[in-house]
Amino acid sequence: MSKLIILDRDGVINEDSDNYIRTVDEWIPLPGSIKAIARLSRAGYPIAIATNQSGLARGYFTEDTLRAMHQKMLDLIAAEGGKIDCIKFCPHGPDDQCRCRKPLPGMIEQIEETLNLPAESAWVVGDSLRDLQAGQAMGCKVALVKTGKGIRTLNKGEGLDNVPVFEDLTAFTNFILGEQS
Ligand SMILES: O=P(O)(O)OC[C@@H](O)[C@H]1O[C@@H](OP(=O)(O)O)[C@@H](O)[C@@H](O)[C@@H]1O
Ligand SMILES: [Mg+2]
Ligand SMILES: [Zn+2]
Repeated sequence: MSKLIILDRDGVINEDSDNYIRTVDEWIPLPGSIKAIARLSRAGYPIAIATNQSGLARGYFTEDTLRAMHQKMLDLIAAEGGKIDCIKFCPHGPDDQCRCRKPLPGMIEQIEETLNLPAESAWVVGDSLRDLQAGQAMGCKVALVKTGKGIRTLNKGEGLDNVPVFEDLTAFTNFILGEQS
């Protein structure tokens, strides 16, 4: 039974924007998300992130800026005693025909290889259908959060049969750790 937890980034960990998250200042953690990740990490769950970052291909920001956003995230999580074990991002655009852009499972395959952990039966948490589809393609358990684009995804209503829905990452963490908030 894999304890691996794979998180989408924008809309699950940090605020999302239809205008993309383009700067370190625009990377703002969602309420409770940093503490939730630290709780899971301290409880022994390996944490990975799989994030589509087509803003790179679109020229909205550079890889240096993306790395600076992730360093901000890692520092915040470390300050709460937690860690992220692996971050994978898809730098491509929708027309690049890559294997890593969700809903394709390429980033999850990369995470398996990097962490030497099976993705099957791992949890994938996302705010968009494509996050869940990538996980389902790899035999993962999937959960939708209502933050970010989650309500939009919920209202579309497709592809969500038997998918548990949580208010946010804190609620998902409480479920995983069997605790009440
Ligand atoms: O939720 P994750 O995977 O962490 O990241 C999503 C972001 O890369 C961006 O993905 C874009 O989708 P397109 O790449 O333009 O289809 C849009 O949805 C943006 O609003 C969003 O910020
Ligand atoms: Mg997202
Ligand atoms: Zn890609």
